[in-house]
Amino acid sequence: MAALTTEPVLAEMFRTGAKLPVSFEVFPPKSENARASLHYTATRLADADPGFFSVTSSPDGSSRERTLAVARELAACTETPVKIHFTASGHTREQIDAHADRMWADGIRHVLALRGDRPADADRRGIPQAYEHADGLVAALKARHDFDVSVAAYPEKHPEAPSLDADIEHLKAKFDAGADRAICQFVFDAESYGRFRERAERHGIDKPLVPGVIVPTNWRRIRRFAVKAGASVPDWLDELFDGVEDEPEIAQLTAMATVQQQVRRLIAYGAPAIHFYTMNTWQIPLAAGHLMGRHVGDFLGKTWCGAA
Ligand SMILES: NC(=O)C1=CN([C@@H]2O[C@H](COP(=O)(O)OP(=O)(O)OC[C@H]3O[C@@H](n4cnc5c(N)ncnc54)[C@H](O)[C@@H]3O)[C@@H](O)[C@H]2O)C=CC1
Ligand SMILES: Nc1nc(=O)c2c([nH]1)NC[C@@H]1CN(c3ccc(C(=O)N[C@@H](CCC(=O)O)C(=O)O)cc3)CN21
Repeated sequence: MAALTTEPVLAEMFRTGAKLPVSFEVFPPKSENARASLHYTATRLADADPGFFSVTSSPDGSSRERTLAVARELAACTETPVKIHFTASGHTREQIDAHADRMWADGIRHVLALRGDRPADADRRGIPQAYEHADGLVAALKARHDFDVSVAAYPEKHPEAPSLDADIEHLKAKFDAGADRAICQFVFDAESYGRFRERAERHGIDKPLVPGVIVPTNWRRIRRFAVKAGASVPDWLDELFDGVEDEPEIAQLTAMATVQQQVRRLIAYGAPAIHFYTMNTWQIPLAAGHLMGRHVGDFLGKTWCGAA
């Protein structure tokens, strides 16, 4: 008979997880309602005492102002440091320097430096690309101000890279340019993160490689995104979510169970921290933070910035 572990895993994770930093990624909301709800989300998530919030940008750089506005709001709401996702795409070198000055003046100290993606008609539309790859952007930001710079890493290889080893060498170039840590593309199989960490170490990378955990609030949507982003989707996840679309509560509890298992396995594979792609929700990422020994519960009695 196949046996499940008899270990009290939750108790152990509550103890070991408490030593690891967590961070939460959000995207700029598309409506006023979504904006108010993000303020509430951030106030709740701040309860887990995250190292930072990060605010995404569109791959072509066109959401820069919205990203910055959201970052300012979250910083004002929560007193948690905010990390800006910033792309080389959509900017000239002069614009990058000027924008770096502005971020620095605004008190932003954390940047995720990305190449971004050029739209197919970028040349025709005259969309600039300050640096061909993210390493150039890292060097430019570091030369301008003493930012804490993160970069993206791909445990299952970036879709454009010829091989995983070539991709890891490109990651190394980003560290050589001054990056402080990498935040990994989400994976659904923690083992691929573990293997990636070992392989990166063999390439001489000694900086933190923080795994990303995506909250599958809407499995079909997340699945579509994963396929596009080059993350493999195990059959067992399709099986777990099969048929729960019409059962929202069961879908959420199932999502929680998958996140919980993923966090536990990533910690077992040596994760130095956990970065949650929250999809602008708070229940599952906050519960996951709680299960990492965060003793969440300070929210009651707190005013949130949207509740003026
Ligand atoms: N918005 C977000 O939160 C996130 C977005 N992304 C997206 O992923 C895309 C890629 O961005 P990055 O990973 O920053 O790009 P990158 O420049 O680090 O890598 C992109 C591709 O170019 C290759 N490459 C990198 N440096 C190279 C070099 N010096 N010489 C030759 N080849 C090199 C890599 O192997 C990879 O295939 C962007 O579209 C970004 O928007 C990825 C993670 C998070
Ligand atoms: N290549 C890549 N680009 C990214 O922007 C990105 C990553 N990877 N990895 C980590 C996070 C995860 N991000 C995500 C994840 C899912 C959706 C998503 O569900 N998109 C929907 C549309 C959402 C909407 O516009 O409301 C989709 O169907 O693609 C978006 C950004 C942003 N980040």
